[in-house]
Amino acid sequence: MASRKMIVFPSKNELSEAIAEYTANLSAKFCKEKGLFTVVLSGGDLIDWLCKLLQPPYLNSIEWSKWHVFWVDERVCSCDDPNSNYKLAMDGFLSKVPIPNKNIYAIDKHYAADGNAEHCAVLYQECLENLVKESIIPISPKTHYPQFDLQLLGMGPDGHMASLFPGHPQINVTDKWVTHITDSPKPPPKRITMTLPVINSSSYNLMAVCDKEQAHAVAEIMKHNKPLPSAHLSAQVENVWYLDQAAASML
Ligand SMILES: O=C(O)[C@H](O)[C@@H](O)[C@H](O)[C@H](O)COP(=O)(O)O
Repeated sequence: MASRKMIVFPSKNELSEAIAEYTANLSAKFCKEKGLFTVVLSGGDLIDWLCKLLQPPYLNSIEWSKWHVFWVDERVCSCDDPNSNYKLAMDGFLSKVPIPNKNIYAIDKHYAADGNAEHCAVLYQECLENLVKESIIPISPKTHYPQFDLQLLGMGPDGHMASLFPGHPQINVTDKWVTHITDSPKPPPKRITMTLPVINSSSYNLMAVCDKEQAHAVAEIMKHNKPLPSAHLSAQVENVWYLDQAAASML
């Protein structure tokens, strides 16, 4: 398991540029090595920060047709609801790059619109299982869970990542790849989320944290080893945290 690396950027703009460069480099590496790149998105501010990829030199150099896009967590609502992480990513980023639609793996739209979180989680896991059979996603020989190439994560002020919240049982789930929550402390309450062993089986995990609201949780994790959900983040190759100055202000 990779130990945690941390880089503090002077501003969100520089952090955003660094995320774009990191993502583009890994895209080039994995497209060359495997002919495809599996990238897992979260919700929140991340999509804004990814927008540098819509500009030169990335826009025309990335092999978008080889991308396969997933969500580490998703809110269980209609896909055109402003709460939807899929909608957020589609509107702000994915609709602007030529990734084939079939390579964008959203949660089941019908069950999501019905608010059936449990079934959405089951179906998302089935989707991942099918992609394992099709050799799009490998199983990690070390952990025996699916191994994505890169996950781009964010952390909430309470230290949550994905939809793994402090004091909620989802953080301990190991017998599933995808689980659900119906009482999320961050609205909306119904969500699905990849489980911790899947998150930590990823080759590269990039946690991006900005703003002073997150500074306390950053300090609890980095200085006091408090076991908040995000403190459990690891990766097979690299576990890197990108912070802006505000998020790092209590370190
Ligand atoms: O669906 C969600 O709510 C997200 O996936 C969530 O896990 C998010 O990544 C963090 O809460 C950080 O959000 P911000 O980047 O907006 O602070």
